[in-house]
Amino acid sequence: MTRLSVNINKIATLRNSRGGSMPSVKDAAIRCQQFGAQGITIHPRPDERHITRKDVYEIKPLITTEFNIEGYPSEDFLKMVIEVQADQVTLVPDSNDQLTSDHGWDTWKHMGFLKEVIARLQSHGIRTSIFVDPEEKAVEGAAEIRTDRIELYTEPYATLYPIDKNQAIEPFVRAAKVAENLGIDVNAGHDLSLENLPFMYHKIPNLKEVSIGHALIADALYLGLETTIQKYLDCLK
Ligand SMILES: CC(=O)[C@@H](O)[C@H](O)COP(=O)(O)O
Ligand SMILES: NCC(=O)COP(=O)(O)O
Repeated sequence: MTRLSVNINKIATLRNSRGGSMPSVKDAAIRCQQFGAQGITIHPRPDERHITRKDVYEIKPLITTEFNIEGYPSEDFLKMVIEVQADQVTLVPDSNDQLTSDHGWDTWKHMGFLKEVIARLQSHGIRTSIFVDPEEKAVEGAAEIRTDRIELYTEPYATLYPIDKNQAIEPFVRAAKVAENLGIDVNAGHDLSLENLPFMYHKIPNLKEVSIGHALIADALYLGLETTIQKYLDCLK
């Protein structure tokens, strides 16, 4: 079974654009789960461009599924995710000046740092995931780090999909197979959509979870959040 974790960053983007409390991020977390989401994902960035620290603490008690918190493992970030007891933490190598996440970790270059962070999170009972590009070496490094999962960065797949879906999926199928052989579970995310999700789901049988936000919230503007979540869940059957 592949779980759908809805990323609600963009609800916070809309809320922050007017400086008020509408649309409510808390309501979004509640309703997404009511509508069938099997997890809530957030990415509290240091500049609080969307999800704020306050959001993190306010969302936690509303989680009835799974809470996946993504971010760069600064000391502040680690203290926060341990304090709220996230179900899963996905480590992302983003710097503060990035528009969005656009690459995975060089797991060999950052081996010592990531080993320490992963062990610390696991000692608090948190499932760990490392954001990686679909490259065999990166996955092998993640296994050496002893993370529970990897998250495959899927923007390159989404970009190439409309041009050549078989070429687009190939590195991801290979990376997922390497992970399976090394005993690591596989998540995926970034720019997944109603268009490209079904093919990825059918080509990667060991896909544990997809975290989807940008395209899903955009679709919901026209289809409504409940219908949209149902449509994304239908892609995972
Ligand atoms: C890690 C990942 O690919 C996404 O969750 C990304 O973090 C989205 O961040 P923005 O919503 O700030 O674009
Ligand atoms: N980890 C990917 C995620 O949470 C959402 O990415 P996107 O769907 O907003 O591109």
